[in-house]
Amino acid sequence: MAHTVKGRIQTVLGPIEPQKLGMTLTHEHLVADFSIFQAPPPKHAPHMGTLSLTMENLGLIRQYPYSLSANINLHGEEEHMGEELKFYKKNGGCSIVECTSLGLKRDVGKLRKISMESGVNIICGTSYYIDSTHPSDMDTLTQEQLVSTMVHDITEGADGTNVRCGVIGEVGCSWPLTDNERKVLKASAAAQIATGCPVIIHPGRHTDAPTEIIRVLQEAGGDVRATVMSHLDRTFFSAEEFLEFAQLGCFLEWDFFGLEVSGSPWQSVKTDMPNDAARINMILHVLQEGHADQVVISHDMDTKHRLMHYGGHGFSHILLNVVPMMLRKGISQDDINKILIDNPRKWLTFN
Ligand SMILES: CC(=O)NCCS(=O)(=O)O
Repeated sequence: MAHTVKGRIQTVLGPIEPQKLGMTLTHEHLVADFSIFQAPPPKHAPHMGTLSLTMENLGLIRQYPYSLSANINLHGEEEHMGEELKFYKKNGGCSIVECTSLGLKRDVGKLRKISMESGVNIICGTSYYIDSTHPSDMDTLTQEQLVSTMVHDITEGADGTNVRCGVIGEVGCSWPLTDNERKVLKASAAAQIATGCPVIIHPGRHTDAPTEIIRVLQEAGGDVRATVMSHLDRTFFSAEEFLEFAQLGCFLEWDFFGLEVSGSPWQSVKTDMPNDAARINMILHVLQEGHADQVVISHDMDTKHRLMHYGGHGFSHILLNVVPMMLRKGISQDDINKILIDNPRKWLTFN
């Protein structure tokens, strides 16, 4: 069947005109299981793995969010997610890109229900997350079979439903890139060519990872200008790295807003993590160097403790707290509109 979404944006409730997208968070999770990030407890709290998400435990959980298994599985939080999205819409939010790809227990049926009940547009993702979450037969799956799965998710529907995916991603990459992740990247580029669907990448945790990934996508015929590179707040640490990468032409994403911790909570070797002020300072520099058309931002919500119900910053944090800080730091409203509205719209519109 000819794919009829060209020039439009594909949400879980069907295609919409780009002008209807509005303010958009480009990298979030609503229904996903991140048990693969389970981390050992700190020596001073050996039994924290069985704690409850209560106020007296919140300080410990904020420091070690992946040491509490109940915190890293979002399944079962649909009611609280619905409340979050209604609040997000009340504050001017319109759309969310839900980047849960294969390997993270995606459930597009639940996403459709949350979208219907909240009135927020949700765009869901296909392709595969990092190697450690790949299906057991990934070694034997051909690139053509992977393309077929992705194209089916986009043109017919995912998980046996008629809910169609509107992004390819997040496409998971480790460092170094594994052979199967390279195969998935090439298949993602082929699926993008076949459908005109935008792509979003999760790069490995190394400053050289984003450029290598863009090269693999380009060599496979991928459209770099319809591609978002996620997690740059934990991947690049100097203005020079951001500006050199921006020359490649893809979208640059700072997507850990609201995560105000000193060290990366995911890495055994702790790399420093910027706070929101540092993220904005770097974005301001990138804007001043002429890349306002390439910046997108988000929270990458992946644990319960960041939800308002559990004392977290919630999905409205960027709209309520980050935007005023951006304005105070000298970012214009026009550039904020580009970051939250124009750039997501351009990225998500099928070619
Ligand atoms: C949910 C997710 O992908 N978090 C990113 C953690 S990492 O350090 O970028 O792998």
